[in-house]
Amino acid sequence: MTTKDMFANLGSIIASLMFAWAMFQQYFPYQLRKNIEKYSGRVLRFVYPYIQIRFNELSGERFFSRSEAYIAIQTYLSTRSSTQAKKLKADIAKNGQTLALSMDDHEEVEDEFKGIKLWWASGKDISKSPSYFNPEEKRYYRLTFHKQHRDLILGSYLNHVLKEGKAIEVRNRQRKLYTNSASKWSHVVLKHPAKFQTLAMEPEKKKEIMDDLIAFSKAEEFYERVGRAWKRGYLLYGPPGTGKSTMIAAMANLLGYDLYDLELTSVKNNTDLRKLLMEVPNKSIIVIEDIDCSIDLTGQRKGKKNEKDEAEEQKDPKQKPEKEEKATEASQVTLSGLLNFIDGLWSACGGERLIVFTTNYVEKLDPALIRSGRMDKHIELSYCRFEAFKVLARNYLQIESHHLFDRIRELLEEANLSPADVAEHLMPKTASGDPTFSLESLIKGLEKAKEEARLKAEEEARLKAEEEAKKIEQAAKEPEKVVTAEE
Ligand SMILES: Nc1ncnc2c1ncn2[C@@H]1O[C@H](COP(=O)(O)OP(=O)(O)OP(=O)(O)O)[C@@H](O)[C@H]1O
Ligand SMILES: [Mg+2]
Repeated sequence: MTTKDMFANLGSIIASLMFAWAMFQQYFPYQLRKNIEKYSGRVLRFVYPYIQIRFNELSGERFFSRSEAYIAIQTYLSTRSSTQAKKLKADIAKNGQTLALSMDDHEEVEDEFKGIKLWWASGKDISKSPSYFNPEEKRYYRLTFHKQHRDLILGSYLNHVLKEGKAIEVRNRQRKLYTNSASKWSHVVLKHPAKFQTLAMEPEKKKEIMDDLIAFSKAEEFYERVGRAWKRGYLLYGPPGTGKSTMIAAMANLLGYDLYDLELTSVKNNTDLRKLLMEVPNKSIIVIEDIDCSIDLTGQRKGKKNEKDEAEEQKDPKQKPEKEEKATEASQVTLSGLLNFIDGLWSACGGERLIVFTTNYVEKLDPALIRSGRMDKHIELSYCRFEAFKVLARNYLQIESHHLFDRIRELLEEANLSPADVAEHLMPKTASGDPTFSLESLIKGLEKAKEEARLKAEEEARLKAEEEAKKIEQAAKEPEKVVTAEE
């Protein structure tokens, strides 16, 4: 039998069935028809071994909003759809930069979970009398699976789909950078290109930090089990230009979190601080840069404005009372307010938040602020050594080796140059982009830094020797003093 004949036969079978159905509807009394439909449905359900679940796109009584579950399923299915479905729909993704693909109506894709096969189908109902409250098209996804897997699918699988869908959404969305003025956050789109791959530091240290961050982002169950708030504190310290701020941007890009850059010097008091911190949602990094300049050891705020006021007070003592009032008013954000928040309130509301402090002077910080539990990980970012230099050379000059590398390795051990300074030397120096010029410029920079360090050490040694000499001189005079006293 040819394919054509087969289709002809199929056509006549369908025509006969339709005719039989029309006769059935016309000649059988309504009640009898209903009973036949009901019992045939039961028989079919008994024989049919699959369960189906339908997820409508529009939720709520009046179909005002898109269902969260539908959106999460759509995102979850997007990768499977793009490889399996024959008809796809494309739209601009939420990040405004890439195309998001989903399966078109009446398509089916297969999924697998713990060795079990299941099927997702997309469909749409067309309303015969559409209105504002009753849209013409109502889309849905239908999940079909064997009834013997009911518990697993209704329990773990659906949870997995919703979680994974939401996680993909977070990964695809645009990162945002929030900053506060007084007690309000405002944001811009975060487009910082920093990545851990391009961060110059020893590879083992970098890997350790990345592993720590990824482990944190996946540790919801662990934190719940041990009864701890799902938060983690990092303290980044080191001289200027060693990559503290760059690392924070790399953290946000790695985890897909938003950044909340908290400027403590513009927060009026602890109440405003609490309000600001309460508004920070999950999957965020709160950043407090230069913590040593924002709060001093007594817990009093020490803003730049206050220092300026102090200088003005000295010039004009009459102004002092008014200025003092202002200063007390402005000094109400305290270390204890901040610590209380990190320890207490946060534990009670939500999770998956990182708090990152940066400082140039770790030794100045209050031990209460950096004790573990608050700052779980202390990361030192330091001067550029050879391993870090190799990353910069790869990024900036696209070279893995060069005959000048040996000289640079020696100098990097002897001179302290920050990665920011090294990067400055590695910027292209000629139109041809010959790396030799950049490397020679770096060698000169390193030699200069080495010479400066030598002169500084000499000067320090001279001052120290002078001080020692003074002490000896004084000690020599002391017995005379004793004799004079006795006299
Ligand atoms: N470790 C690094 N890897 C790659 N680039 C770096 C690194 N450190 C610094 N840079 C470069 O130097 C610039 C300044 O670095 P960054 O602002 O991160 O330093 P910082 O440690 O935050 O300094 P500060 O203490 O002054 O805030 C960055 O834009 C980056 O290009
Ligand atoms: Mg910085």
